[in-house]
Amino acid sequence: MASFKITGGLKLSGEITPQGAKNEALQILCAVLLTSETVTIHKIPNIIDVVKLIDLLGDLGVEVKKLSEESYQFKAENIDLEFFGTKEYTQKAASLRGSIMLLGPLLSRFGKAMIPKPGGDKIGRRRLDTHFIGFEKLGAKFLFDNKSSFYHIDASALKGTYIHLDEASVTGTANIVMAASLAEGKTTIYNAACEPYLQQLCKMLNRMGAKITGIGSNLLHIEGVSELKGTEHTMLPDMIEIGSFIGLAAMTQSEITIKNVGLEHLGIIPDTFKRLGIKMEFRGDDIFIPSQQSYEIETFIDGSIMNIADAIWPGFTPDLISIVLVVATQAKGTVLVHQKMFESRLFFVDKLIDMGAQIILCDPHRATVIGLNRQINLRGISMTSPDIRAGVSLLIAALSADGESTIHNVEQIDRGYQNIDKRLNALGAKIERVD
Ligand SMILES: CC(=O)N[C@H]1[C@@H](OP(=O)(O)OP(=O)(O)OC[C@H]2O[C@@H](n3ccc(=O)[nH]c3=O)[C@H](O)[C@@H]2O)O[C@H](CO)[C@@H](O)[C@@H]1O
Ligand SMILES: C=C(OP(=O)(O)O)C(=O)O
Repeated sequence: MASFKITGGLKLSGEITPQGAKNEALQILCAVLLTSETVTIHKIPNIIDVVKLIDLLGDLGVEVKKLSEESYQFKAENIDLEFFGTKEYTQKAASLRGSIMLLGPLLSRFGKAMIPKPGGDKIGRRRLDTHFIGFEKLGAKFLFDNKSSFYHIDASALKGTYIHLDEASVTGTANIVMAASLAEGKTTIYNAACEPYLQQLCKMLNRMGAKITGIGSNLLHIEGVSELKGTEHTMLPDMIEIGSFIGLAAMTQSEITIKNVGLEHLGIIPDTFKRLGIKMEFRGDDIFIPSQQSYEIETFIDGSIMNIADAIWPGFTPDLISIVLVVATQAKGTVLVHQKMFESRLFFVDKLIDMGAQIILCDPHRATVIGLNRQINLRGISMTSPDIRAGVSLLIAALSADGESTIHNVEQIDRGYQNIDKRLNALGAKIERVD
């Protein structure tokens, strides 16, 4: 397990460019299985989860060609379905969340697929019912083998139908859209997730020959086609990285320009950070964040305490709630942070409390943060990163703190942030990676 040794209290400055989006990459990479033709993808982030998924595609028989640092070509012409039965498949597929989206394409193109319980962040229960109920409605048979913890699905043919999802699951919607694209007839998905990465997936599928309408809404119509063609696709900038950099700049009083953010795809993210008092200027497609001695959390119009909660898109993404929480610890004012979706994502506040932050964990979903307004600095401590976003939040806290901090298990951070130590050091941070 690698660790970061962080010297706190340094102001950063300069420009930083976000990586291609992690969660978009996981969807898009699975979609290459839908065609035997070549798919070229640009802005692929070099992060652990994505590297693992590319590796897994290669093991399944996809021809993978690296064109440059961020561009790859994929050709899923000869798929080795025997690979499902190997130990290697079990081990690799179980180590990331995104592998669940191999199911939809494999089911629709080859009539069967199986997967062990997927990994990803341990942030509470992460059910998969939406995926499997959707596949069943399309005509697939589903079996969960308790002994091996494997999910099996198979179908001689998928048939389009009306599906009202019980929840707007992001990866669930992606899976069902991919399966329905090659099903016979028309599928309607209501209560579909509609975040930018799903929109990107649907647009890519349409370029491949799929017939999807309603993109960007929670009502998708998919007219099944018999085959899909190759295409070229470029990933959006990672909105969670962008939010993390906004929080980092505010916490460390740094002047940072975040380049090429894809502003039109950021939804309510910039406004949510503005409600914490963080100033920012939009310069073309860049976000400029000035160095701020202090930032004050707004109250609601009636004077009551601000509440920031996650919600399905176009609401505020749950993946930035931990960042909001850490940024609030040095703001002026009070905020109630409400993580509605995941039930174990706020426990990392213990570490922030050890660092001197004033936080009351009300229950697993809610924490009240009483900002210190820089009257007291956080102090460096030794801690372990529990999940990807808590990990980056702790990194931000450590960069703003007095003294040295150590964060263990930084592989959690590497799952989603490309070379974060090197990129922040280039802005003046002092982060040493120790193996
Ligand atoms: C690989 C990937 O893309 N991971 C993302 C994906 O995970 P993933 O697709 O696994 O997450 P889901 O959208 O399925 O659900 C996330 C959680 O929210 C709950 N839920 C979901 C929808 C809803 O209407 N109500 C509700 O309570 C679910 O029960 C679950 O606990 O979307 C999540 C929600 O944006 C993000 O945190 C993850 O980073
Ligand atoms: C929860 C996350 O990832 P995953 O779904 O891959 O665990 C995340 O990206 O914040």
